[in-house]
Amino acid sequence: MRYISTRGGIQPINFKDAVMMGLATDGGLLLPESYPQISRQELDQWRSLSYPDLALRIISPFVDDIPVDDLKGLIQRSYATFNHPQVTPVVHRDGVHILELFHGVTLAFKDVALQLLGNLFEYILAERGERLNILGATSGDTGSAAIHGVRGKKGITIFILHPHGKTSPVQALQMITVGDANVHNIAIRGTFDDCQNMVKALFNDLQFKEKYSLGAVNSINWARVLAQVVYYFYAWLRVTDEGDRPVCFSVPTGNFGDIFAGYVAKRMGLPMGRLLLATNENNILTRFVRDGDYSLANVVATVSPSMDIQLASNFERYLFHLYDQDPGRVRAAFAELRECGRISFTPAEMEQVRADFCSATVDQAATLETIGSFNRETGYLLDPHTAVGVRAALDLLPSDAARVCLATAHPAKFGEAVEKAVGTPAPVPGSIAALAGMETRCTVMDADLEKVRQFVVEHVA
Ligand SMILES: Cc1ncc(COP(=O)(O)O)c(C=O)c1O
Ligand SMILES: N[C@@H](CCOP(=O)(O)O)C(=O)O
Repeated sequence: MRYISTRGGIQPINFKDAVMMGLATDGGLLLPESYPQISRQELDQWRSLSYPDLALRIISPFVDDIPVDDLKGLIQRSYATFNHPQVTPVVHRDGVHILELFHGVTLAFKDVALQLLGNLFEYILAERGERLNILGATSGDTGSAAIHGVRGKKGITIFILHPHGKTSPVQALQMITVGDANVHNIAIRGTFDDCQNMVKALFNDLQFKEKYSLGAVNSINWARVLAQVVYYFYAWLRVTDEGDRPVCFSVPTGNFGDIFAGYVAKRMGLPMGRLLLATNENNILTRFVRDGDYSLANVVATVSPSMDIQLASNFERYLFHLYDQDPGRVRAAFAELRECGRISFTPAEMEQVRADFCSATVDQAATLETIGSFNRETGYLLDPHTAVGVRAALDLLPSDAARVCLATAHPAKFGEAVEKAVGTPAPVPGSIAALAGMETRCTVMDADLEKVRQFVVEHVA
């Protein structure tokens, strides 16, 4: 399998080079030239596979340049860190299936991909005798999962930018209490979009990227999306165990990485209905799906802070497919966005979009109400991001389908919102309780690209 850029400016490359390149050198995002097709018969044969074995089946057709035994070892090591034997179990409550993606070290779905990406980086760097300086932006969860995926790993230094004071306290502590010398946290006085724009600007400075061997942990990196494809298959196999029925996924969405992984699963042949794209008040993507209005607005702070995002990075990958893989049209769309703050779509394009997705915005009051009512009715505690997806699923998805809601974080990461919703604090897992009183390390700075660049230069190993 080879990888190409959504902007059309690179020669096809192999998987390991795609992992190391992160953002394509022409400013686009990398995608495989084609998607392997999984037949219904194969799916049925996969029912009894463990999560790591299923992951190997799904990931290996995308990877030509790592021997399969090595890939198997990397996958097994990555999922051995999870605290649930099924890695991503599915539980059934009140007419919805909750796909629990929060059993990894930092209690969010990001661990599923970032444990593997950390191990892939280590493997490739050892093979090549190289070093890597990771630069990432986070609204709260990617940062801690990435830090925990690479902390203490040889040859890797990591710089994570987060919006100062805009993550939950637990999310911040999970990042800034990590004392390893290879970890640097930068709190930016600004939004997640400011952080992501600066990270992309530094990647787009190709001389700088090459001189300092920069690598990406955000879903800019194709390996992130690929690892996330696996749990759509895993969940589908669980909810169809007792017979065939339509399956729909509801995905709380910010940077469009998780839902794009679902879109890839569908393109690979996984039978599913339209993907439900659920947003909080930062709803540019809902406006797009419902009204064809893709226009930038200001970021609003909400009780689901990890989704407080305007410019969703992976949307570009979807656009590439929507435009029949024409990189010229992707470039033109982003030129329009730069010049006019919006992208316009034809009626035929919007018809395709609405065949792929349905969408709903769930505001903060409805999010808190859903956490409260779901808890009263089922005893299950949702985190605010998951609640956005559950509310949207209950409102929009057909009740005769298996409605699978991606549970993207553990409720204890967002204790304040959960307590407000249910009246009592969420039970706190030991790993979170242990953060209290730990020493912290973080540099606060303005959203100033040159200051961030200088910090990186001064701290690269
Ligand atoms: C807990 C949580 N839920 C949902 C999302 C949205 O996922 P994505 O950015 O892949 O759309 C995020 C952030 O990525 C998150 O951290
Ligand atoms: N919500 C994310 C934002 C970054 O998304 P990514 O999937 O591109 O890494 C976060 O938690 O940081």
